[in-house]
Amino acid sequence: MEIDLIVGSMMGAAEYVADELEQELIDSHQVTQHLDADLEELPTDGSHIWLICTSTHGAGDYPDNIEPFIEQLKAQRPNLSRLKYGVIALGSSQYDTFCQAGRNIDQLLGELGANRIGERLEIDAQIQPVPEDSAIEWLPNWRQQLEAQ
Ligand SMILES: Cc1cc2nc3c(=O)[nH]c(=O)nc-3n(C[C@H](O)[C@H](O)[C@H](O)COP(=O)(O)O)c2cc1C
Repeated sequence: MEIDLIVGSMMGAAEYVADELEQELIDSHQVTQHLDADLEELPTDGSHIWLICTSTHGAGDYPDNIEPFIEQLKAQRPNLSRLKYGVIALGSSQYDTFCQAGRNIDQLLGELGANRIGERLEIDAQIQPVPEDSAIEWLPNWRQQLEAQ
């Protein structure tokens, strides 16, 4: 299976999580990481799985590098009914808008008809100083659900 790892990161934590996920997944999947995701380059026909890995910045905002992709989704509103995806959201519970970017993209993809595999992972920097540990712990179950499809 081909997995597009779509990353939203301001200061590198989500990017580091994505690097670790890629290392875990490459033994059985073809993984491509996208730091500047472009909807035009991402198949939405179900041949690729999207794994979103994004932090939240500002007051519940998307990181700058993923914002253009979000705008493309909102403007073009593609039919994503054949797409399967997962979401890993990084944030901090010191903000009222905890993990809002991850929650928002999850909702947006759902509205566009995409099918989420497994539960969304929310990583709280207040509790988990090493976010990649949470992601690596979450991954086997997600992977199992993906591979059972
Ligand atoms: C200026 C600033 C604003 C932030 N705003 C939020 C927020 O609204 N909600 C949230 O859950 N986390 C927020 N965070 C926490 C980050 O999402 C968290 O530290 C994350 O691990 C950063 O990942 P990154 O290095 O990939 O950007 C904020 C952090 C900073 C520095």
